[in-house]
Amino acid sequence: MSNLDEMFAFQDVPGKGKGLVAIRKIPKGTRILSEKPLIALCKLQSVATQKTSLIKQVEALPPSARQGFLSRPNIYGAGQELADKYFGIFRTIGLPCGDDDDEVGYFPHACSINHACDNNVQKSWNKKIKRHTVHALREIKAGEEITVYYLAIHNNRRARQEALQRKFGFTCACRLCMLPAEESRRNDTRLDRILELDDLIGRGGTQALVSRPQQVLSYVDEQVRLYNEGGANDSGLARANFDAAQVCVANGDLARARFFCQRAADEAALCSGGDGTMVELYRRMAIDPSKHPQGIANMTRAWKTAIADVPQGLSDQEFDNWLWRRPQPSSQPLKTGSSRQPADLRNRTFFPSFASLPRDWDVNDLLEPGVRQRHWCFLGEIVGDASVLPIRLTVLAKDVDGHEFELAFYTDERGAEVDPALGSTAVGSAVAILYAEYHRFAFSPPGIRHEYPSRFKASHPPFSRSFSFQFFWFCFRFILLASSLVFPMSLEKLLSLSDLVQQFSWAKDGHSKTCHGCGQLGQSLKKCSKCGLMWYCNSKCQKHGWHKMGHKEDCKLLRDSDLKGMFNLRWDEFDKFVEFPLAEVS
Ligand SMILES: C[S@@+](CC[C@H](N)C(=O)[O-])C[C@H]1O[C@@H](n2cnc3c(N)ncnc32)[C@H](O)[C@@H]1O
Repeated sequence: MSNLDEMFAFQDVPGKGKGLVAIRKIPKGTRILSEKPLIALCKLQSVATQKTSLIKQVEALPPSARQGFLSRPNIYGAGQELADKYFGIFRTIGLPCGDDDDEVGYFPHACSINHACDNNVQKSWNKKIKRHTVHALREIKAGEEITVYYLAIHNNRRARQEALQRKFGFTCACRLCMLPAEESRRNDTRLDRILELDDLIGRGGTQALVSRPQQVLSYVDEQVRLYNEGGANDSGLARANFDAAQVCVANGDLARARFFCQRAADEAALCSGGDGTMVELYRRMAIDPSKHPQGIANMTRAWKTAIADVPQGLSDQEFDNWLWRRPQPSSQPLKTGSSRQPADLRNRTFFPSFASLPRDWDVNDLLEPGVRQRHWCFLGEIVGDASVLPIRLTVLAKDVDGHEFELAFYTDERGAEVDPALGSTAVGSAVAILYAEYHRFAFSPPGIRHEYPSRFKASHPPFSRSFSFQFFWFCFRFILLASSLVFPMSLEKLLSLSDLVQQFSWAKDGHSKTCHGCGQLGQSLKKCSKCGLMWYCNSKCQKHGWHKMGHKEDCKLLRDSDLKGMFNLRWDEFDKFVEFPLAEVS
């Protein structure tokens, strides 16, 4: 059997029963199918009523269509009754449909498409034309099987396999499920992070769009990049772009919102066609983003732009950096001397969250010549008590996204080099771990298995033990770690200091710095002689900065030579491993 315009044939597919196979090249975006249900049942009715209706509808089918339906798989067992047999088939292959997704239908072609985790088509119920449509997500070659994704979420391999077995009774052997172990794990990491980002983006609802818009936008940016790394166009891209549009529109940035709505519409049209259910909404909003259906437009004017405020003459990369409000791209050459851009501790490439840490099983990839050579450092905060003895120091830490995990010290002294009181007295203090790796512990959830004392920097907890104990640790640490382990501040404070340094400590145009006191640009400012990071027009501005802008407290924290070392390190140039204490490059 082949369809009217000969795009595919219904034929045997080894190991899967029957399926659809392309009989010619199908370009990306092609509507492969647009099908009405031959049978439809209402999910809201009782099972008995549905079975009665099903028998009637099957018996009313023309003989060839009835035969087609009866030859379909039934993973629910044959059953004694005719109604059970029909119902088993229907439940195995039926697809959701109806105006309120309250019906299930039998579509002879759409119900013949087998599953693959790297599917090449997307199916969707089109409420407007009341048909099931199927669109090519990428170019499909002649002879290639047409495949769809059966599950709701793009999960990691183990979760997919388990769900497909439980719900559909088969073990998937698609290209993605058969990747070599290392590659498969890398792909799982990507998928896990996409799911985690979903959660982070949704956390806080509408309020988060205005209280931490930059953070939400950077989550969506990361998610879109991860989707694109996966290759074929993912249906999640439309929603992600619309999420980005909502962050912008809520903060009055109509120029960016328009582009994100356009991208969302294009992505949705690829998956569901130009008449797809969401496409119309996205297109309407691309014309006037302020007409958001939930009335969230302009909740703040913090990012206010008019719809036409779009920079001209940018390369694609520069345009994307503008669109996503990315910090200065790390690939830009750093300037020398006092004009050099300090590292931004919010940059997730060099300061990743826990979930984005390199896995300890493939971490070497990052250091292979010519691959992705760079330094990286985990920044987190101690949130829970240490379980000091008898085995090793273990603390509960959280990352920049608030994700909590165990940080276990597998150093020679099992954490004694750092401080056995770290967990109990340092709750709320920031930690920095150079080259931290994500580790799967055998008997507890994933965490960081820390091995090198000199790659760890934590808050110096106040001594709380007996004098002899204090003295012992003082000497011990003094001898072993000349690098005093001091970040006596929360992670949030550490990141806010980084923001300050980004704003005030360097000349973005190579000449003018911003006065920390009055906010004016100037070319002959004087630096704070204590921390050397804030600059002032004159002593009046300096006094203002000191007393009114919080520099009195911040200055003490900014004097930390390791912190300065972190601002100054060229994180994108890996030559050799660096250690605490970091060299303070000026
Ligand atoms: C909607 S039907 C697809 C068409 C079906 N193969 C047929 O012969 O009519 C779903 C059933 O097809 C089979 N199937 C689909 N994808 C598969 C895959 N990737 N591997 C093995 N079996 C698959 C399973 O039996 C599943 O319950």
